[in-house]
Amino acid sequence: MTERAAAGLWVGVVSLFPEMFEAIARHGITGRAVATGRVALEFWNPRDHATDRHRTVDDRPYGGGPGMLMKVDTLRAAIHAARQRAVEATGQRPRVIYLSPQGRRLDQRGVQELASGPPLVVVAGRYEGIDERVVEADIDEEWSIGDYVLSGGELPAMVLIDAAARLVPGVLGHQDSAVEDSFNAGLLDCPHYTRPEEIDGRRVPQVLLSGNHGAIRRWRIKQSLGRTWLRRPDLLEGRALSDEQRELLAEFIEEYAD
Ligand SMILES: COc1ccccc1CNc1ccc(C(N)=O)cn1
Repeated sequence: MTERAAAGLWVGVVSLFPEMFEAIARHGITGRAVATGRVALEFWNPRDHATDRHRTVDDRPYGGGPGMLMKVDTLRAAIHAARQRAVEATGQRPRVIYLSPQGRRLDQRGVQELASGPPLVVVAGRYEGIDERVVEADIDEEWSIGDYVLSGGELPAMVLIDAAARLVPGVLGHQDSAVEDSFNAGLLDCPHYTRPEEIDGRRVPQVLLSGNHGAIRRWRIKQSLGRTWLRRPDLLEGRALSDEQRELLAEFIEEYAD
């Protein structure tokens, strides 16, 4: 029985390939979030706003050069329709997001900002992108999932929506204590183990089999801190650690040096 919930996150998607979004809308945790209404996804395809016989959605770049851009009138019609629906569905004006390599780098803090704000309209570019005047007139924020170029903004949009959906209350069944999470947030995750107890002679760390939940908790925090220190020391820069965290990290470093 999937209970109906008020959408914790409303996302309008502007894309030429809406069927790509089945990857998040029909599967797993995000699929269930959509099925239960915790996350609402609606789609607008610029091609549906084409008025010519060939249903054109691309246009040639002024100044020449390789490739095409998204046609302005069909793209803007789709964005405006999505924006209007966002207000109707949520009573709030949406934040219009454009995914591009020129955008602000997305990290967990940015995901938290986007997930906790107004409804989103996410614009997935194709071809070589969109007219800069559309960015100025219709886009509120430009975001990038990393320094690489993809064939379209759909995969970046799905990355953003997936990460934001996980932060909607009720989406992750195993909502741990918020306090614990906030302390460990921003650190790398500890190692995880499941059956069997031995794989190719490699055993599960004994503490995890001990049933001593205090020791297990401390071991996991120590491993998270230690891994972060080893692999991403930048994440520890300028970060205040609790007394317990400082002790555990010192222990890890001590053992690592041995
Ligand atoms: C040539 O493609 C474009 C050119 C300009 C804008 C959008 C696109 C669509 N492609 C994208 C989109 C986002 C990202 C990212 N790093 O977030 C990577 N590629």
